[in-house]
Amino acid sequence: MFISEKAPAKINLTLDVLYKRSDQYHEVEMVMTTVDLADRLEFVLTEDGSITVVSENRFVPSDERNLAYRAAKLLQERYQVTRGVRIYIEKQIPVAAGLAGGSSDAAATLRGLNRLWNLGIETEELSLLGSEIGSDVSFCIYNSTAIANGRGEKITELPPPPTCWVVLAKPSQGVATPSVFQSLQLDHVLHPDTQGMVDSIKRGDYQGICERLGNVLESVTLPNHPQVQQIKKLMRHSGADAVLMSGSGPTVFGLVQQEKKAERIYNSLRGFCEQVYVVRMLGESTALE
Ligand SMILES: C[C@@](CO)(OP(=O)(O)O)[C@H](O)COP(=O)(O)OP(=O)(O)OC[C@H]1O[C@@H](n2ccc(N)nc2=O)[C@H](O)[C@@H]1O
Ligand SMILES: Nc1ncnc2c1ncn2[C@@H]1O[C@H](COP(=O)(O)OP(=O)(O)O)[C@@H](O)[C@H]1O
Repeated sequence: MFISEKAPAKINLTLDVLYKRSDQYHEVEMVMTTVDLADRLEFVLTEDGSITVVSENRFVPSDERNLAYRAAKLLQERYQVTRGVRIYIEKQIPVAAGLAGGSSDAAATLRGLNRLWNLGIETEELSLLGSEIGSDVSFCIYNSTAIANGRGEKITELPPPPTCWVVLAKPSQGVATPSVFQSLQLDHVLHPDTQGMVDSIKRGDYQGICERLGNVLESVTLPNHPQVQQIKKLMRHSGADAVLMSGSGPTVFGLVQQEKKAERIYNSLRGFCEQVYVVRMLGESTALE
């Protein structure tokens, strides 16, 4: 018996860091949404209790470091499950990109095994469990549009923003999230207008959304990765309505309403950057099916 799940990438429309906490985390406030670039996971039931992960992507670990493995192990232990699973990950989302690929795989595993192992766990509980794996996993359980608080695990869902095209460009170098948070100097950052973003989404105001994109982590990643800055510039010059780095980077996304413009941006970036994608903004989990 097997089932499958889609694990879409997220982008941060706003990412604000409020303060450094006394644990190893930062208090954040982020508006996040989902885009139509997704990994596909297949779950095959095993009766011997073993958990294995298979992926052909050389950047994805196949052992207990894999976030999908950790999700399966967590469920097994917490709910005393005696059955096991073989997990196949067909990777489409670039790794260490600021698009939450690993977190989305973990969330898809929680959703998938909830069905495969007949656990009957409510979505809110799955989201809480996800936060034990990583801060972004809670959002990825919903795959919608939401404001995330705390260290990212407190999710309040929002209506989907007006749909548009999203051009994603990832420079070859990856970025390690912990080191970005570590280097963040909060004294001089420009904080995004989170409330304005939420209001714009609620009004369905595409222009308002474009005007309010903002990410304080750019203040760390941009100076360390000049290519990110160059991609932002190129996207703007090629006609993107708004441009921002996602998460801790280094992926840059550009928003556009016209498909023709999206194609133009894609073509202007292809020679410059190996991984470029044109996808739709999904904004709600039902858009995944
Ligand atoms: C920055 C964001 C924005 O969406 O995305 P990515 O760039 O990773 O996609 C996330 O907050 C990343 O979430 P995630 O990748 O799950 O991070 P975690 O595994 O929980 O944390 C990795 C490390 O980042 C730092 N960290 C993370 C979240 C947070 N609110 N404060 C932090 O200081 C901590 O040092 C932590 O040990
Ligand atoms: N299923 C997975 N897919 C991708 N990366 C994973 C996975 N499991 C663990 N990882 C590890 O997590 C790290 C961060 O990957 P990813 O989630 O893609 O980045 P980000 O947090 O920037 O969005 C990678 O360096 C990778 O080794």
